[in-house]
Amino acid sequence: MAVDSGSSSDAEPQPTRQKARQRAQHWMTKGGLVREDSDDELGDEDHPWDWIYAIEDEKNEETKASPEKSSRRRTSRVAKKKPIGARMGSFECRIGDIVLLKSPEAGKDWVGIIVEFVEEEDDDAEGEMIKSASIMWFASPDEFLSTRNKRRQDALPNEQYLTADFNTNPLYSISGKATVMSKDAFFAKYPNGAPPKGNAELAEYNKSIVCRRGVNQVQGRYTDEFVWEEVYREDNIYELITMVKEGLKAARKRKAADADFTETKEESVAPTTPRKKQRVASNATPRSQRKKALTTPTHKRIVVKKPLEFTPLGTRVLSQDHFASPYRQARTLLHVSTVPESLPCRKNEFNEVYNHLSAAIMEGTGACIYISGTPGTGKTATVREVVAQLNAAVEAEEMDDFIFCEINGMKITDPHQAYSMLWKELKGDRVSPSHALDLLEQEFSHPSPRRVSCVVLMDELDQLVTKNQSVMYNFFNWPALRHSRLIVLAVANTMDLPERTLSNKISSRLGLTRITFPGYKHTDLMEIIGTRLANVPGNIVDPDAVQFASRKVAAVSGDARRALDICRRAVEIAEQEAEEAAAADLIIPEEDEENPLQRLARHLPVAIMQLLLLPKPGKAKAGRVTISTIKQAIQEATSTPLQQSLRCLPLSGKLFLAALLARIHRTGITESTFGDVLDEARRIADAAVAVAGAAGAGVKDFLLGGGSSARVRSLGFAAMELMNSGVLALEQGAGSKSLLGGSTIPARGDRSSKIRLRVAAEDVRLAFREDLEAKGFGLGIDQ
Ligand SMILES: Nc1ncnc2c1ncn2[C@@H]1O[C@H](COP(=O)(O)OP(=O)(O)OP(=O)(O)O)[C@@H](O)[C@H]1O
Repeated sequence: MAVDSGSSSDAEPQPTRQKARQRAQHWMTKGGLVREDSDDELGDEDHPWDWIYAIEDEKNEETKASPEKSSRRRTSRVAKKKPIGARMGSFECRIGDIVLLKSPEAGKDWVGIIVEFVEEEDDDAEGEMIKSASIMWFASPDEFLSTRNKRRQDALPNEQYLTADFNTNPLYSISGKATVMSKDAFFAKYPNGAPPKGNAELAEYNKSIVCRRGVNQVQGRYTDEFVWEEVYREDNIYELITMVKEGLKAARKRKAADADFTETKEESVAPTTPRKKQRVASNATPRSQRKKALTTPTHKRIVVKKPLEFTPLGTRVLSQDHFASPYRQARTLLHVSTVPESLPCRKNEFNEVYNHLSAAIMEGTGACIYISGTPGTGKTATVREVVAQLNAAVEAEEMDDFIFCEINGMKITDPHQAYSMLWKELKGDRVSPSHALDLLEQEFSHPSPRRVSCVVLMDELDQLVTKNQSVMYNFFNWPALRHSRLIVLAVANTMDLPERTLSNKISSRLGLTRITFPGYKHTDLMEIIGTRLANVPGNIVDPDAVQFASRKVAAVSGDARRALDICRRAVEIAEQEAEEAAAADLIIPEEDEENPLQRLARHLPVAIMQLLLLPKPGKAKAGRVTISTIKQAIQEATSTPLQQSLRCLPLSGKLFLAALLARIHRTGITESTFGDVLDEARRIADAAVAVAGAAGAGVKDFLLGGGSSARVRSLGFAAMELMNSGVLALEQGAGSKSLLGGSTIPARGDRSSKIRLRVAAEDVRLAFREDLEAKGFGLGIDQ
């Protein structure tokens, strides 16, 4: 075939070989072909890449077919011509060639087949086009990122599997050519597969790979064996692609059939979350959503990374509590830390999040979903359930594998730690936040042959707001990068946090998908509580009481957490009443000492007595949750003298306590230092400004204005007041000097003073939940 080198490229900016090598270092991750001669075949000379076209052939054919029209046709063909190869100096590669591409690890190269040549916009230089090739990848057995233990145990020396994964890479990443052969051909050339002696022979051996199967590495599925020389034709690469795709499809069907056979016709179970019939709006409901075995999938899960800590709803097994007293069961089920069996009233939100996530994972694209809603509207619960269901679909091999990373703004002391956490999940390495940021930048801005999607849940996003918003910006920006496969689920209380903190211009460019969780209506809350209590025996909660609590909460906030708390407290009150009633019933007169039933009753645990006594028909309502029990619970929750006095604190006192609560929540330790609380207070005030805009700025000026010494003094005074009134215990650090009214104020250099609460953290939280000012200080008080 006659060929024609394109020369249009000469004018275009081309990366130099040296620069190309440096840039290639950034790209890819691990694995590949180990080559002791890491030098590439292209030499050190800087030559531009030129396209090779098959124009002469076309010309000849056209002339033969219709000589008179050939000139006009040629013009239009030339305009649309597609390169069939590329040349750099004396090195040439064509469509169908098997090439090596540089990986960051010295001496290791990736192997792929050139499928097409294209020009793509340069990631490193906006607006510039760069000559690139679409590559169909081979995968070596040690590269199976998230399905490592699905890899075959029968791998041969130099064996790689052909994937049906493609992506586009700049030509300057190409470093040479490889040879692929069948098992027999390889062993005929290299007896026993052993490396030969002699440098040149060894270099050739290192560039020779055995390929006898295709693989879908994220699902750990393989095609049947094939003979490379029979299936590979460089001039018909599409046949090979079809063969691999069909082979993988057949493997999938085979696995599904095997699974159905071994499942011994387990009963199919309706989807459990949200409990109602159909979970996904589309007709193509994933199989795992239609049919689910009654086991937690975690025992089957094959994970290299940390296993997910939650199990899909409805697959959880009954705990010990199932056999406890009805009160204890009710208390446990109503506790906010209990993962409910289903999430009523969140069907639409569940579907929306599920569909976005599953589409992004299956298409290998990035996505950024911004989920907002006031506290207690089920945002976190819904997202976790979606991830658990997706995980179940991965188990059932209906979904490509993905990595999951949860970052909670409340649980990290410095927002920049988010970078280290993400890198740790992606690669398993612990690195400093600044190093992690560099690595993530490189990772997401360059193609990697076999990147697995990563879903990041950024909960309590408000807490990650930093001064220059860089953390939030980066996490919102990376999903938009072509190669990132990063799916960010950002969860926050306010709808417009991105606009407020990143400016309208940037946030609209980011193209977030927004999902808003509305507050629950009273009927929703009734359903949520009713569903949780559905299996509790003894009918201990009046439906009227549930309705009353639901109405009360819906009127103020629509917060399921609050409704659950109130009902749980009401159950506690009813339980005390039941115990008192049981004790009264069990006062056994002296003369009846010998009554065997009464003797037995005296030795029974109170819980069993409650069980026996509760459903007594016609008995007074002692021990049942009624409207008046709910009223009592609400009253108690909000109006103890302590809570009333906490609500009367000056703003600086409330900020100080909110900061201390946030520290306690974050660290899990009840004690903190003055310095840490101070830093937390500053962050809370910054976040309040971001969230509340101008109104928040007033708060900030009032509290934190006047320089850092004034700030320390204002919060120092607040701490002292709290200590005097018995709310705080403050243990002076070494550097303190100032004394005022007998109490010590932590001085500027005295950040080490230890501080702890002398009242229950829950009391402070409850008091502040009802307080408009303190509510603005964020999520620490909502937990
Ligand atoms: N639809 C629901 N069904 C059952 N329980 C629910 C539902 N919605 C919320 N809950 C429960 O309410 C509590 C709060 O829910 P969740 O933490 O998901 O709210 P959130 O919107 O993330 O709140 P925050 O913004 O404060 O983090 C949890 O205990 C959760 O299990």
